[in-house]
Amino acid sequence: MTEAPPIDAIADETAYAEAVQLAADAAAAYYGDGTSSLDDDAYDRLVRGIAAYEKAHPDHVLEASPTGKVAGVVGDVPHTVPMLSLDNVFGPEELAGWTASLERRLGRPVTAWSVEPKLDGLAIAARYRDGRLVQLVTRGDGSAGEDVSHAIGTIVGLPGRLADPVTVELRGEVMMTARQFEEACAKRQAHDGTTFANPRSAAAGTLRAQDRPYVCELTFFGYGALPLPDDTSDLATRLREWPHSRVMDWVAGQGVQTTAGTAVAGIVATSVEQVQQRVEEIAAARPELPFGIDGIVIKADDAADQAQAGFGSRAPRWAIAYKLPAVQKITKLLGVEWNTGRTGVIAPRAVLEPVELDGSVVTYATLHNPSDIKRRGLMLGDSVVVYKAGDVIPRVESPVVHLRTGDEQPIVFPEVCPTCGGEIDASQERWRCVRGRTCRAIASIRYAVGRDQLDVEGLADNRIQQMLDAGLIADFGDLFFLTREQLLGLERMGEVSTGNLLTAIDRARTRPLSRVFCALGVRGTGRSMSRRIARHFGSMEAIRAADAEEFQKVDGIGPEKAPVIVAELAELSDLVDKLVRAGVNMVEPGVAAVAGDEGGTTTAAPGGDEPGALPLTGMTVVVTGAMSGQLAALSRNQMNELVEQAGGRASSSVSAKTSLVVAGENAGSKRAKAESLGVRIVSPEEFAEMVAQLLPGRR
Ligand SMILES: NC(=O)c1ccc[n+]([C@@H]2O[C@H](COP(=O)([O-])OP(=O)(O)OC[C@H]3O[C@@H](n4cnc5c(N)ncnc54)[C@H](O)[C@@H]3O)[C@@H](O)[C@H]2O)c1
Ligand SMILES: [Zn+2]
Repeated sequence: MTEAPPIDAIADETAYAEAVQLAADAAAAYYGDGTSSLDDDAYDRLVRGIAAYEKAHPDHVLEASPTGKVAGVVGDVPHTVPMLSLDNVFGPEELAGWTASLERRLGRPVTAWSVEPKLDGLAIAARYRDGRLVQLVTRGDGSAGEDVSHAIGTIVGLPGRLADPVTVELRGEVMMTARQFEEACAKRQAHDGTTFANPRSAAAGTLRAQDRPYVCELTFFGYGALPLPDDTSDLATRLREWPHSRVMDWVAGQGVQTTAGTAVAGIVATSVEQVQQRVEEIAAARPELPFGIDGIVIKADDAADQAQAGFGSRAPRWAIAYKLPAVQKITKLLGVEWNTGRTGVIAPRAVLEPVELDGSVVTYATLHNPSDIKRRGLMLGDSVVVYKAGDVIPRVESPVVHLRTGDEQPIVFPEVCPTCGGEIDASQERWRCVRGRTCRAIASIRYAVGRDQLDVEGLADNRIQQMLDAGLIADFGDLFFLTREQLLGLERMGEVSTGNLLTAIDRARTRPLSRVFCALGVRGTGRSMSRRIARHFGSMEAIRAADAEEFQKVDGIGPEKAPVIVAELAELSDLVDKLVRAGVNMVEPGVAAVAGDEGGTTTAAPGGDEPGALPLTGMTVVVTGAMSGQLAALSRNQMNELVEQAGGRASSSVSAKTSLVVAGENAGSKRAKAESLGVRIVSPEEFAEMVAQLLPGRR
């Protein structure tokens, strides 16, 4: 699932000292008010680099090094039992290696593992005396933490009184849920115009803040309970002897929140396979959770196993954190684009400095709406925290205010509709073009009937407008249901032009799937992408049945684009239904539809040849200049369609990867470039011969 992570290599002693200083500063900020200049991924790379250097140069190790100890802000409240960190594994093999080594250490198999989410907040000790919450202490450096009792009463899930009048220390994570984070950001925004970078740092800052004029709510999830060291009561004995899972049941029974009620509740697994399975379930549930997790914690459940394994200086030996890939990174907000959606909503989209996140490169992220931008206090040029997990559409969480340089610029909000230039209705959170659906309708109908899509001849812009105004159409699907009488009823519409238009519309019903799909105007799918999609799936039915994962099998569609396409197609489902009812062609000629989950398309050439027998298989072809001979009548788009039907890939620019250039009259610079690169050049006539088997069917 995850791989062993990369490190920042350190060259010499000076670089090592600098790295240690940087890590110390970042950790101080991280555990202090939560405002580190590094994201977790960058910090972890740095620490791994430090560890690697120390291994090679044990005599250089500095006192301030973050390795081998619990990092945190030292406090003056000693812990009865050290509050440690956790060691990490990064995948199934490392996990299996760790469980095996623990069993070797114990000299017996571990028969029960508890598997819980690793909550992404800060550790806290909550001390109860006779059932009353009396003190809250942070982890600090593990042996002493800070008193943050002032936060008592603001933490959901951590009651002031337990069900029983017991004296006990609960340990768990303090964090903010997504809702609490939004509220905290809004409060801070109203107060000083800034926001928090992410829920974890918001929780850290909030827990330690004493003199804020506003109060932010926090959430607690318990993951442990310990009696005082000298407590010999029945309960103390039981807490020491019970398996971890039983302790957690007791904690929940005292009215304290645990993960038990969530989608990622802790379980007890009896084999490493079961552990791994639960790890994967928790990882899969992560994007939908209302709170952040950054891994899975696996613990030997049995108290005797724990006691025998004991503790290292930094972490217990009976527990491990299975880390999940980072879903948050810091990058730059380069720009904001505004687009009017199908329903007239004007939506902003962030343009980012590309950043790798959860396995894909993110360049765009949603910004929801204008008031959201204001609420988050975003500026152009800001360092921003970007969130993306799985198929979730990436989103900008917040600016990292303390990284501002002063060069940031305000984000410019549009004054008119970016699509039609019309007025904007800004009375609600989501801005709309006053034309609503018709704003996009004109633009999208114009696009759909264009020469490279449905190619409805003689349907000029003013006609589209006229039909929209008359209420005859609302989208291009309605064109196929127009009657002679309706058209004749329009101004300046005579018998002849009506007949011509109806014929042209009728012809549009027979376009290949690639053009019908292109006509839908799904964002990010232009002509060549539409052809690839049509060739991959073969039918509209298969396209509509596909999920984001299936779309990623199409060349050029990555994990960022795929979910957007799926979401837009769902939005377009009424329109597609209408096209089906209208008898519009929904298959790609010469392509068999993708069958179920088997994936893979069968590209049958006319005549039933094997897929590999297509004349241009594996070739990248650029067409340039004027076509002649048999190809004279073909537009550039039709030429590209031909290239792809012949198994090739159409491209518009010549590079070393180009296999063939079809150069007609006046070919110019592309021909010259092909010559200089030694790319094979053919005339339109020679090309016609190469693809002769595909030509008779065309006109
Ligand atoms: N961005 C930065 O500048 C910066 C600086 C320092 C540390 N960090 C991040 O913090 C991490 C290291 O921090 P750490 O030493 O606090 O350790 P950790 O967060 O990796 O793991 C230990 C902690 O996990 C928590 N935890 C969550 N769920 C738990 C459960 N079910 N059972 C037990 N414990 C649970 C506890 O708070 C415990 O202290 C690094 O991986 C790094 O990403 C970032
Ligand atoms: Zn508009």
